[in-house]
Amino acid sequence: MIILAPSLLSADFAALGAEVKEVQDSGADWLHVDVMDGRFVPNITLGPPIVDAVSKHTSLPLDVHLMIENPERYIGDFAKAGAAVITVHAEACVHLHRVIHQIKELGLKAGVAINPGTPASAVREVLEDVDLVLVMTVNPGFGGQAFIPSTLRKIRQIREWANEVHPDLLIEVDGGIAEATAPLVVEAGANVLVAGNAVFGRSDRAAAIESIRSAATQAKL
Ligand SMILES: O=C(CO)[C@@H](O)[C@H](O)COP(=O)(O)O
Ligand SMILES: [Fe+2]
Repeated sequence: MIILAPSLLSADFAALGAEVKEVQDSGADWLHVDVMDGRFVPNITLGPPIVDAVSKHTSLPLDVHLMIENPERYIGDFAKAGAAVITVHAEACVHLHRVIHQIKELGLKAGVAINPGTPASAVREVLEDVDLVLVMTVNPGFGGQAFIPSTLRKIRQIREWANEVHPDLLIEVDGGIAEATAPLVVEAGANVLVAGNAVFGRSDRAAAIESIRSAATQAKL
């Protein structure tokens, strides 16, 4: 099964409630929320109060992608704000294993993300601990960037390892996912697809979601 998670980064922040409702009604499975601190990545977005506000407008799981340094400081706040999944970057955690278990102890799904320049081996030792690995398919910080094809190799490698130690591991991809790239990442082993520009950049969100989903699903057949 493919999980489709529109990224709110490309939504109209001044009309977030309506944007959330529209993608929910259009068939989204999760909502992806990008948190940036202006240090780990060169952009600043939003914090727990916005996640809390969004959670009151949706029944969809909130998939919180923390692009922040020392994420352990804020995990409790994002959990309280209504996150269902919290993903931290391997590059941002000195004690990655501890942070993952901090998330799981709060009853949430725990994810670990890696940048395009980080090898798959950075997540190898925590594959049994996490619920999800997020392979960044662009350099994090901004929406609307072009998909980096070399990341496909990494998705394949992680799926191969997961088949041995954690067969139901979710592999999420984020950045430049659209109708053309969805089949490539699904063939490589991804099953959670984040899409910002490809959903919010089109006026017909239902058609956008449907075209990504059908491209992704056909790849599986
Ligand atoms: O985490 C990020 C960017 O750092 C993403 O979640 C983007 O929001 C994806 O946007 P598109 O590439 O799909 O437009
Ligand atoms: Fe993201």
